[in-house]
Amino acid sequence: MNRSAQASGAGTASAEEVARFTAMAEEWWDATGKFKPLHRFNPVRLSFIRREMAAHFGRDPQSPRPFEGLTLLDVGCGGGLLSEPLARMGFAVTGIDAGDKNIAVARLHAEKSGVPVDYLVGGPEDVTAASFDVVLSMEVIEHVPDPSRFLALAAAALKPGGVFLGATLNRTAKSWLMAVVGAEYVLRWLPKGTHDWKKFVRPSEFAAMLRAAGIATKVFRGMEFRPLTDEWRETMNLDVNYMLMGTKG
Ligand SMILES: C[S@@+](CC[C@H](N)C(=O)[O-])C[C@H]1O[C@@H](n2cnc3c(N)ncnc32)[C@H](O)[C@@H]1O
Ligand SMILES: [Mg+2]
Repeated sequence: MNRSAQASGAGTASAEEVARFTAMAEEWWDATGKFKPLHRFNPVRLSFIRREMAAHFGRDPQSPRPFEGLTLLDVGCGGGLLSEPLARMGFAVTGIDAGDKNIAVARLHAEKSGVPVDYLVGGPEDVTAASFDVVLSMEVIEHVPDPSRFLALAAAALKPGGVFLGATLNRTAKSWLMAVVGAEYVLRWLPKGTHDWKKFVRPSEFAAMLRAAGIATKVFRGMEFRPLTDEWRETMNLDVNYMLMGTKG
């Protein structure tokens, strides 16, 4: 990490967007608070990551710590909802976030949980090039001013042959209805104004930005809320929430 760059603030972040998250920082680990949707779909994200990473790196997905010996950078880690469980799976995790309060909460929680995660304030522009086996950035690019630049810098942190894992919201009529109107105004899962539909990213756009950064996208999977059973599931439908996995050539 370049420590002087951290002090000047992350050049890839929007101050307004980061302030939105730091204002709710105390609630990161409250499963019924403002980050409830992240908590609710976390098991789906984690099983996707475990499965795809075990397949890619030839590890046993059933083993308790399948990813021992691999380094992972979580870009825009927030309170560490992914960083911590991934460290428990054996990854040596570095979590970075542009919000200092988010990092403070993440650090405190990891200490209390006894999970080793290296947390630092910053963005992908602060990371040493070619230093990670896996770079993960979930639910972040729809909150950055220049996603192409953000992804190019995140991709640069990967070693050759490394894996990029991402997640965001698709830009469809259905995502406007479900993720903006439904989640913010009807169900009130998220504070109003959390998401700007225009900043949602189509899977083809995400893949094109990654391709320009030297990453070939291999897997796309959707995440879908099932109201009848009140749970999130992995699906092939990418209309609203989706995740992807790609490798650096
Ligand atoms: C919706 S939260 C997602 C948190 C976490 N990735 C998760 O899925 O649980 C978005 C986070 O990205 C951070 N962020 C936004 N732009 C960033 C940037 N350019 N560099 C680092 N962090 C950023 C925000 O501060 C916020 O904590
Ligand atoms: Mg979001």
